[in-house]
Amino acid sequence: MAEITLKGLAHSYEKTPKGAADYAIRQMDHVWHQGGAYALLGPSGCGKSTLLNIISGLLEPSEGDVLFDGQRVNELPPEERNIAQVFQFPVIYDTMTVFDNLAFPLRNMNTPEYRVKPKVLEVADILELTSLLDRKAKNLTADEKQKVSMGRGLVRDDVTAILFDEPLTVIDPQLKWKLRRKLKEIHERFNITMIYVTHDQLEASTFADKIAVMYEGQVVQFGTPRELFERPAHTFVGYFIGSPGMNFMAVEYRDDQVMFGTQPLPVSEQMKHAVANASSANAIANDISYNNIKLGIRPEFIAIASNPTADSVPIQVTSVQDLGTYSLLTFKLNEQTFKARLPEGHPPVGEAAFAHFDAAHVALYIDEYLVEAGHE
Ligand SMILES: Nc1ncnc2c1ncn2[C@@H]1O[C@H](COP(=O)(O)OP(=O)(O)OP(=O)(O)O)[C@@H](O)[C@H]1O
Repeated sequence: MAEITLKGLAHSYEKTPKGAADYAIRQMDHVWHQGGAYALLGPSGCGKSTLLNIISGLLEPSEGDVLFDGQRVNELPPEERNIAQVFQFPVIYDTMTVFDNLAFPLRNMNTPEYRVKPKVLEVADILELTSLLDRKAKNLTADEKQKVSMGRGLVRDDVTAILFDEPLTVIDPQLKWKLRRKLKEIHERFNITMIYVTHDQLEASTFADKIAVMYEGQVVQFGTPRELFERPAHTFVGYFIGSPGMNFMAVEYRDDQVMFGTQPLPVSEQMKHAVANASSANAIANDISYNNIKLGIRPEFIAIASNPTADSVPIQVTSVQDLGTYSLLTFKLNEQTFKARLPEGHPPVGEAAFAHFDAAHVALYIDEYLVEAGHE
C-alpha cells in the first residue's frame, strides 16, 4: 500500500526534445492517495499509457521523480514496485488452467500452497470464475480471459496499486457494466489504490471517486465527476465531459459591453467586470492574453423561448432532436453552432427564437483555464 507522488514529472520519447510538442508528458506534479479509486481520462494520444507505464516502471521518465510513500523509485524495475497492471488485452498462459493462472503470481513469490489455494478461491469467487477453475485458459472466451487477467492482479496481498489500461476494451458491452461494478466492489473490499485508464467519460465516472482529465500530456483537472461537470477547470474538460459538451464563445470587451462578434451578451455585472479586467492593459501586464477570452455554458443551462426578454439573444434554430427524456436543440448565434438541452414537454419553438444564458452557470476562461469571476 502506498501513496504515489509524481514530482516534476515529464517524458519525451525523443532523445533531444526541442519543445513542448516533443513531450508525451509535460511537466506535472500529482498525488494518487493510498486507497483511492481513480480514473485517468483523456483522448487517444494524450499520454495516458505513457503515464501508467512510468508509474508501473515499464518506462523510466526522462525528467522528474516517481515516489512511493516518499521514496524515489525511478530506477526500481516493475517486479520490485509491487504494482499489478492489467492491459487492454488479456495476459495469461493459455496452456495453464484458470486456477494455475490465478495462482501464478503467488507461486512466483514462493507463497506456500496452503496460502495459495484460499486466495485463488476468494478471487475466483469475486470474479465468478469458480466453475472454470479446472479449465485450460485457451478454451475461455475473451471476456473470461480478461477476468482471469484481472484476477492475476488481485491475488497478491502486497500490491501497492492496480493499474488498469482500458481493461474492458475486449469485453462484451453487456458485461462491461457488470465488470465495472465488480471492480468497484473489489476496491471497497481490499482498499487498494486503483488507477483506471479510459477515454470513455461514462466508464470513468462509474468507476472512479476522482478523475484526472489528461490533455496534451498534462492533467488539466483532477476532481470528482460532479466537479468536472459543474466547474470545468479547462475548456477541454468542458468540451470532453458532458453530453454534449460545453458551448464556448470567444468574447471581447467593447463599448462597455461583452461582445460575441457583433452580438452584445447580456451577462452579470460581475462577469462584465471580469471580462473588462482581462481585456485591460493591466491584464496584459499580468501576462494574460486578452485575445483568448472565452465564456462557457453547458447545454443544460441555456433556456430557449419564442419571445424575447431583456436578457435574451436572438438565435436561429437549425434542428431539434427528440431524445426521449429531453430534446437536443441546435442553434446558430453569430455564425457559430450551439447546443441546448430542452426538458421533456418543452413548448415547440420555431426557427427564429431567443436564448437565455443562466448567469450563474456562465464560466470565464482565459487562455483556456477557468477564472473565477470576481477573483481575476
Ligand atoms: N514508444 C513510443 N515511441 C514514440 N512515441 C510514442 C511511444 N509511445 C507513445 N508515443 C507517443 O506519445 C504520445 C502519448 O501516447 P500514449 O500511448 O501515452 O497516449 P494514450 O493517451 O495512452 O493514447 P491511446 O488511448 O491511443 O493509447 C503520443 O503522441 C504517441 O504517439
